[in-house]
Amino acid sequence: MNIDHVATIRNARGGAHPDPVRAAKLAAKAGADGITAHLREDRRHISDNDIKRLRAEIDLPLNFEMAATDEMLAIAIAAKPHAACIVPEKREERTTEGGLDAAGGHNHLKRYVAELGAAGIRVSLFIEASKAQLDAARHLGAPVVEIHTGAYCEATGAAQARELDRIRDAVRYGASIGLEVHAGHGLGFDTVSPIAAMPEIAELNIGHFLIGEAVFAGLENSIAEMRRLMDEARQESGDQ
Ligand SMILES: CC(=O)[C@@H](O)[C@H](O)COP(=O)(O)O
Ligand SMILES: NCC(=O)COP(=O)(O)O
Repeated sequence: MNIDHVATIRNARGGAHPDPVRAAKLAAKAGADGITAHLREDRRHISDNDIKRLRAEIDLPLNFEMAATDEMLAIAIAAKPHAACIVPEKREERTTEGGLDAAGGHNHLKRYVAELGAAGIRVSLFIEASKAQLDAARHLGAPVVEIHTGAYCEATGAAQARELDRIRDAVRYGASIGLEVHAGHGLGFDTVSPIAAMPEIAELNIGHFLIGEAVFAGLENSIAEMRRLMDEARQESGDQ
């Protein structure tokens, strides 16, 4: 469960409510296996203090999403989350627009992957569903990749089916070269099942949809329903 957008709502008024750490505690009760938080360089949602509190108050593993900068590397090493996922970041973007260029940015990324790994933090790279990016991630020594599902979630009809095929091929290829494969971005009730059904995927990171749905159904119900859909899809794919 990604809790970023609880902080977006909090920050709209600048106070302390709603508290993303409280959401993380509820997520644990509702069936989430881990918490993801993206400390953006512009601090538009999650704050440095949220990260400190998540480490102090939450038992679930924390996946710390970060840009490849020295500032974020120092914060990650001090906070020692279970995992760090390196993501591309642009100040002017509304949300993460795509995957990292692990292939083109190889030399820049190398040090971050190595230093996070040396600090005992499991490193993942948030990348597009492409063989070249998967090969580059492996070459960089990242044990995990997270495949960007945003384009699949935004597409409809035949274009969405093509995006799904692209993701399926990448997931299989990633697993075949020894990477642990995760996926996320933009997933909702309508899009999660075909992704959750892919047996090679070890983790999904889902946030924005759940926070939005919580307005109507409550956070606990939203997370529980997402978990049910994921488990059902995985079970059905195992039955085939
Ligand atoms: C990397 C990614 O896909 C998402 O974490 C996302 O970080 C949520 O935060 P934003 O909506 O600010 O991009
Ligand atoms: N890395 C993706 C993530 O953590 C959640 O993305 P979203 O569901 O908020 O779009």
